[in-house]
Amino acid sequence: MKTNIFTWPKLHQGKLLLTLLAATGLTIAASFIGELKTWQQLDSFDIVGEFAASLMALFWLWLLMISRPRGKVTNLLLIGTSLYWLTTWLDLLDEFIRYPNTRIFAWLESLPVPIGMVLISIGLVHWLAEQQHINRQLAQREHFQREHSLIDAVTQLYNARYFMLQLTRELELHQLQQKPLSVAIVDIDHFADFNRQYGMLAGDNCLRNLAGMIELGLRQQDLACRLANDRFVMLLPDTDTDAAQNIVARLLKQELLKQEQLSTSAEVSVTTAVLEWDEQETAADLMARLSLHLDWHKRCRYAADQGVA
Ligand SMILES: Nc1nc2c(ncn2[C@@H]2O[C@H](COP(=O)(O)OP(=O)(O)OP(=O)(O)O)[C@@H](O)[C@H]2O)c(=O)[nH]1
Repeated sequence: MKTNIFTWPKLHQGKLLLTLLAATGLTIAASFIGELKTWQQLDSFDIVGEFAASLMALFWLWLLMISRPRGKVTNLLLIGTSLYWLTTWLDLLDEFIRYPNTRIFAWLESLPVPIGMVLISIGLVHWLAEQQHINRQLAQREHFQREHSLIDAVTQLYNARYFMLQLTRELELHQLQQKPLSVAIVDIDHFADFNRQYGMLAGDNCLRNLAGMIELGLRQQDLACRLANDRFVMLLPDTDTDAAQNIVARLLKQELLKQEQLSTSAEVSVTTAVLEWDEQETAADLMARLSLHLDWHKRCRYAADQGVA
């Protein structure tokens, strides 16, 4: 967003008016007590220098007022910068008015600067602490959002949390409409071994390939999500077990997994399970049953593999 430096500093307008009032008071006091210099006594270089310094200090004060919220840090910075600006203002007046040789004007010209600088320095230290606190909060918020995001970072599919939300919603709808609904699960076999042999990056590629394959093979109304690790789950609305089994069989016939074989010369196989929702079941019950079903399929498959070997 573009900063508009001409915004009126509503939050700090009282302090701005007070500072301008103090400058006006000092100007009136100086012109009453002091003596106006003649044209010959004016030094144009000094005037330009003092004017620029005063203008810049006033600009800093303005920037602080339009950008800072109310609070202790802001007060320190504003008081410090105001004192600094008032001194530069007296220095500028000094170019036109000769002040009487009184202590008070000598102090007014010299004392506010160090006091202002000290206040600004304390304010800046607090500002740093405030900024670190804000940065920590932002980092925590970003971490929270990443943790609670509904998208899986590796495959860009929706994650388990999103799946459960959608499943719960669909079950309510299907209960009303009395239509069948199925869920399917796909799990890569021996994926830990694959990772160990070919590395995590190849493992990530394998997950992405499988995710792409599942997404390509599904219908528009279906939803595929990464459940966890090497497990993907599908929600198939208005679909009975036979139709669901056909869909899963069709998508596993695709060539994408073979690409993985080409790049790593690895054999990638998957185990699947398909279940139709029983109307009495909650989303959690259905998922628990699906998981048990998959584990049973895996055990049978591995037992059969060992038998063959
Ligand atoms: N490359 C990669 N690996 C992951 C990721 N998430 C989990 N894993 C790995 O996936 C593996 C899952 O291990 P298991 O649950 O034992 O699965 P498995 O080795 O396929 O065993 P079975 O399912 O019994 O065949 C673990 O080694 C995890 O480190 C990921 O995002 N990328």
